[in-house]
Amino acid sequence: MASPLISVSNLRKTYGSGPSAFEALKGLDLDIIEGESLAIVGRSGSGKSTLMHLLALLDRPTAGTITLDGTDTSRLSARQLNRTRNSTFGFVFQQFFLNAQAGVLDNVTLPLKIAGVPRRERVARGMAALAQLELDDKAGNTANNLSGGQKQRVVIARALINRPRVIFADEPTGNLDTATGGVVEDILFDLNRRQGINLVVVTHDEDLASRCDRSIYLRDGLIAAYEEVAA
Ligand SMILES: Nc1ncnc2c1ncn2[C@@H]1O[C@H](COP(=O)(O)OP(=O)(O)OP(=O)(O)O)[C@@H](O)[C@H]1O
Repeated sequence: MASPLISVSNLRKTYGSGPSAFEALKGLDLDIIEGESLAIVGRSGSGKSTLMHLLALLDRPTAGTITLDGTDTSRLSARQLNRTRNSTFGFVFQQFFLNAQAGVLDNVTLPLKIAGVPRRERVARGMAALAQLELDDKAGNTANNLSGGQKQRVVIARALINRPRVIFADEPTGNLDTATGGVVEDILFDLNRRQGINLVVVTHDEDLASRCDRSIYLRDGLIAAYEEVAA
C-alpha cells in the first residue's frame, strides 16, 4: 500500500482550560493516502472544522502527532509551518476570503507574493491559473464584481497557484446554487483525478461526500465510521 501523505495519530484538541475546557477532538487516528479525495462529515459541532484546521497546519493539536510526508509537524517552527502550508496546501473556503477591493489577478497571486516570487513570474503563473479556470478575461476586474461561482473559481485559482499537493475545502459549495456548486465540484474532482491533488472536503452535503473516494463520519470528536465509495 502507498505510504500516507498525512498520518494522524491519537490527535486531540482541547479548547480553553480549567472547568470551561472543551475537548473537541478526543484521539483520532487517520491516514490520508497520496492522491485520494476524503470527505469529513458529521453533525454541527462534531469537530470537522477543528480536524481540518489541524490537518492544514492552521492550528496546533493539544496532543497527538500529524506527520506530513514523513515529517513530524510538531517539530516545525511557526515560520516553517507557514512556509510548508503556503507551498503544500491550497484552501477553498465557503466564505471565499477574497480581498473584495483588490483585482482578481492580485487575489490569485497573493500566495506567490507571500512566498517572495518576483512580479513577472507572479503575473505569468496567475494568468495561467486563471486560464485554467476560464477566468483570464476577468483578471482586471475587482473581486467584488464577480458572481458567486466566479468568486469560488478565483478562490480555486488562488488555491492552485503554488501547485499544492492538497486542497482543503470547507463547505466549498455552501454559498452557491445547485448548478454553480456542481460546476465548482466538477473542477475540484477534475484537479484530483488529472493532477493527483489530494482533496480534503468538510461538508454537510451527502452528494458531495459520496463523490469522494472515502468519507469519515465524526461524532463528538471521534471517528464514528469510515466509508469507502466503490470506484
Ligand atoms: N475556539 C474555540 N473555543 C472553544 N470551543 C470551540 C472553539 N472552536 C470550536 N469549538 C467547539 O468545538 C466543537 C467542534 O467545533 P467544530 O467547529 O470543529 O465543529 P464542526 O463539526 O466543524 O461544526 P459545524 O458543522 O457547525 O461547522 C464545538 O462544540 C465548538 O463549539
